[in-house]
Amino acid sequence: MIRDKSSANGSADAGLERVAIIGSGNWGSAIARIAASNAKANPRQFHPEIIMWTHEEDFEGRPLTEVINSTHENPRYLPHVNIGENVRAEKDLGKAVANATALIFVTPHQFLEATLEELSGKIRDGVRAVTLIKGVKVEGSDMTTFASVISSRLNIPCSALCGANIAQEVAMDLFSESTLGIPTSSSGDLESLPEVKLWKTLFQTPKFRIRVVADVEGVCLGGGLKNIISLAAGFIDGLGWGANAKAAIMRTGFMELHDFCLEFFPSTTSSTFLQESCGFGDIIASCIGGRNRKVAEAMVKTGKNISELEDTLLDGQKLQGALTARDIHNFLHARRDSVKRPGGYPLFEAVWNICYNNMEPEKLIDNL
Ligand SMILES: NC(=O)C1=CN([C@@H]2O[C@H](COP(=O)(O)OP(=O)(O)OC[C@H]3O[C@@H](n4cnc5c(N)ncnc54)[C@H](O)[C@@H]3O)[C@@H](O)[C@H]2O)C=CC1
Ligand SMILES: O=C(CO)COP(=O)(O)O
Repeated sequence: MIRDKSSANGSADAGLERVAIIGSGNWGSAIARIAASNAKANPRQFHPEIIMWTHEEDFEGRPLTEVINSTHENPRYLPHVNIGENVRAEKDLGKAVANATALIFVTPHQFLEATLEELSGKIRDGVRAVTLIKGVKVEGSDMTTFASVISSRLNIPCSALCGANIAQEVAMDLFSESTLGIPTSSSGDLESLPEVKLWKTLFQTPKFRIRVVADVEGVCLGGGLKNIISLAAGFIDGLGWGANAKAAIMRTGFMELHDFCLEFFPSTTSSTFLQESCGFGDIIASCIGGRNRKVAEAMVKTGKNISELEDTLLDGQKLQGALTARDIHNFLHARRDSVKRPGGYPLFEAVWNICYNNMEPEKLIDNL
């Protein structure tokens, strides 16, 4: 970590939270819009400028950062939405975080590791983080949530915000709920915790409502694993098997997600998945309107593979579900002699088989 050299004591900015968003994709840009509006509305708590680290690329002959900073839109990943004049796109990660006291992680999960590597030694003391990333990290028979990865790599506390939050809808101010998971052992009033006050002030709006739980691992896992179920729902749509079949997949998928988390992450609580937006809510939203669903449907209808469709259908946005299905398969394989759930996790395994092993989508239901 480095010491704060910038906020000279006595300056008007001293003591204000300074926010940096690590990621500028579809969700990153939508959440930047909310954070920018809330920071501006709370000048005694937040510095008005929100810095959004942007992986630089060309957009119609100009650097994307320059386009975002001159138009206040991100036409590449969230077109036609004004994200706020107080959002500044910054291509240099070190500069983006140099003064930050609050870090929001929202890159596609495949880029997190390299980003953390680059961040090492560049953040201030006392910084707090929240992750909005959906996925998990698997190494052999070990699995880690991204809140834990960020927390241990940077040695800072990390919360998680996940829910039924399709970015385009949130960006249009359509009503949504989300779940904030806080790393605390407190069983008291969560709302009074400084972490909760920080993140709720930054993210909550009348149309984007946040409930808080003390189960940060559960929030990460609900958001991460539901992408496998969305792929399964997309296969059902591609096959044209109708609403009953899709409901069966959502129910079965929910049970696998729930049992998997309780089996391998005993700190998670059933109520996080049953009652909160990051659990059953996100499964429903993603199985109806998510990108994983869309790509899986096209996979069945066109016979093309996931990466081809990611390129053609998502225009640079990234799919998380197939990589997560592979991670979960590898984890279950490594733990094959000790899985306790009777019958294992057949829906998760079938999705992996369809994505990576040429299994016919019709076989999705064979082992359920
Ligand atoms: N889009 C959505 O509706 C929601 C997404 N999420 C989660 O948020 C996370 C981020 O998703 P989105 O913002 O939608 O991203 P996205 O799917 O729009 O991906 C594009 C982003 O990836 C970046 N990127 C491309 N190559 C890169 C590289 N080599 N290094 C670093 N960054 C690179 C691009 O600059 C861009 O910011 C994911 O884990 C996703 O599951 C969560 C809730 C809703
Ligand atoms: O996580 C999401 C909504 O909560 C978005 O899911 P997709 O990545 O499948 O679009």
